[in-house]
Amino acid sequence: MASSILSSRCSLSSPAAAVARALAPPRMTLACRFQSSVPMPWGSMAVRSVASRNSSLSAVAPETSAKVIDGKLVSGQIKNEVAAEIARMKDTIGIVPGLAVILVGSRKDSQTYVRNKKKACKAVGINSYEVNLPEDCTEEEVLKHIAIFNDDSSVHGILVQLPLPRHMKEENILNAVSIEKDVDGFHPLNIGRLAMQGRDPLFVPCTPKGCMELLHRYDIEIKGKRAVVIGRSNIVGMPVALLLQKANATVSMVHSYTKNPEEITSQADIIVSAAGVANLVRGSWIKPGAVVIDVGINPVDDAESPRGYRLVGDICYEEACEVASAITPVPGGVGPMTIAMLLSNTLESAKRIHNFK
Ligand SMILES: Nc1nc(=O)c2c([nH]1)NC[C@@H]1CN(c3ccc(C(=O)N[C@@H](CCC(=O)O)C(=O)O)cc3)C=[N+]21
Repeated sequence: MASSILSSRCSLSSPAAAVARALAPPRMTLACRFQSSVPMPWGSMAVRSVASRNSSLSAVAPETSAKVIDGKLVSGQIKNEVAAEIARMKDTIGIVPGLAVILVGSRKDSQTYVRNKKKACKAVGINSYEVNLPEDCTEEEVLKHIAIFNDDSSVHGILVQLPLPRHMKEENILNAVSIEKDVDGFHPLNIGRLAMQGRDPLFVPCTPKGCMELLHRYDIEIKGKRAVVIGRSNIVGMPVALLLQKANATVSMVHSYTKNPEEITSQADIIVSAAGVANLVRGSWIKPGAVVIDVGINPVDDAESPRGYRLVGDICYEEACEVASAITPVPGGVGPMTIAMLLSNTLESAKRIHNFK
């Protein structure tokens, strides 16, 4: 009975989940249900998120449940730290950091992200500037606004919300942002430095930095561990792999052409998934005791939710909870960290520009 609840929770999502299901071996659900004696470094602190649903099983196999890595909580702590530094800078040198956001077009999700970023800026004392351009505006128009912000000394960070309309060349736009103000860390010079030994970028991209910050703040060792990154995008997969490697993990990347991704993923001590496929990673893909960071934010239809949809990650959360030692939820995991890192990068930029220690 309980196992049907479990598997149906992870199947509810999208056509993509059906693909993931097809990839997963049929015994998977049962196998992960009866996973026993998973090492639990956090012992009794572990949040027993599946305990109530599965209590009837405890006589059969010892209960295991991953610790929830609370991105919402950690992002709140970081915001407090950033706010305190901003207040100190303002009191000492009279400078208030400024973040400029350029939004092109009217995608609902992008508008929501930009609204949330503005709200977060306000909460920590960053001045925010926003430019909204129509979907059909020219690349030159966007470049003009970037140039204005590059020259504006009250702006310490510039973010061009992605994705851009298809008629624009993302590369041209990202190249135009001054690397000193590239708080997204998407300028090729910043990415290039991230990829090189002994060089440091001025900014590390926010989502990858947020993943690393969660690992650090939860005392998860990275050095010498096997890490698997699922997805190889410029904004998450690739930079997070570089950061893990910089932190001395042995990193593999799994992508759409990888043969038998489950076999590779199930060897990892740390899994970071940024594939954008709901419930792609099933319990059987996860080594017992692994740490799982879920970067996916996939909307799936849900008539019971006020918005008509809800967000799920790339990881089949209920299954993963029974195998992993720690896991980030969606929502409330990496998402809030992305915004916290953007605020932190903007503060860092203002400090660097004004040589404030
Ligand atoms: N130039 C640029 N920089 C970005 O950093 C950037 C971007 N473009 N384009 C889109 C992606 C996506 N992204 C997110 C930020 C916050 C949440 C977030 O806070 N999510 C909440 C849930 C939000 C909700 O419920 O709608 C959570 O996971 O708990 C998610 C995703 C930044 N991005």
